[in-house]
Amino acid sequence: MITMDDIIREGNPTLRAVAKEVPIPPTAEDVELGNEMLQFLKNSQDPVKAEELHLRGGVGLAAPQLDISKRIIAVHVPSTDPEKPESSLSTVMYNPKVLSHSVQEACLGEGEGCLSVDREVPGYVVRAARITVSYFDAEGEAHKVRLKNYEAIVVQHEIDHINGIMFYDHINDQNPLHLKDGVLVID
Ligand SMILES: CNC(=O)c1cccc(C)c1Nc1nc(N2CCN(c3ccccc3Cl)CC2)nc(N2CSC[C@H]2C(=O)NC)n1
Ligand code: NI
Repeated sequence: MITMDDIIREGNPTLRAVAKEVPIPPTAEDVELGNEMLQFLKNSQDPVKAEELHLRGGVGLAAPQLDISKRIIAVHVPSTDPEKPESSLSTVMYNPKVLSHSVQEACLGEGEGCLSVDREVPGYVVRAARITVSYFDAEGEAHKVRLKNYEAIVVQHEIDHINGIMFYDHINDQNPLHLKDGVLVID
């Protein structure tokens, strides 16, 4: 079971490496890894388990954060819409790729956090508001999905990890809280 002890922190060079594509269909080992990553996110969002296991809450995790330089990400975004099911996006993506993105940009109004960053880094992380992502699932099936708003932000943050990019690389050094016109602020 993955805990915070398995998550590497800033300074570990694996976070700055470009991760390798994985064979498709994924090996049993990579399927197991993906399932453990998804379970970690679910545990991190469960008040009882998070407390018990001392987990920081997360909605996304990338294999490089486990010191495994492979192009595998997991996302488990809870539904914000009471009518919709328990999660709006819950999946493991193998070799994810942003095929296209909107000109429109967006950012989280409260900035971004990362399980590999043990400090608050204030500032807007401006990303594409909508993206089209291709990926393979655990069975090796190809998928192409359009994501927007929070889900799009999370998947871009995790795909950044497999390219050695950290969220604060996007923050405007001169004025972290500067927002160009037209950038959608997501709360
Ligand atoms: C500096 N200000 C901030 O961090 C920040 C501050 C306020 C609000 C937001 C919204 C912020 N930003 C931010 N909050 C999150 N969570 C909110 C809490 N939540 C969670 C926690 C516990 C149980 C269940 C859940 Cl659901 C888990 C997710 N997650 C991300 N990111 C950036 S994209 C990948 C994603 C990630 O999983 N990071 C670990 N950013
Ligand atoms: Ni992160």
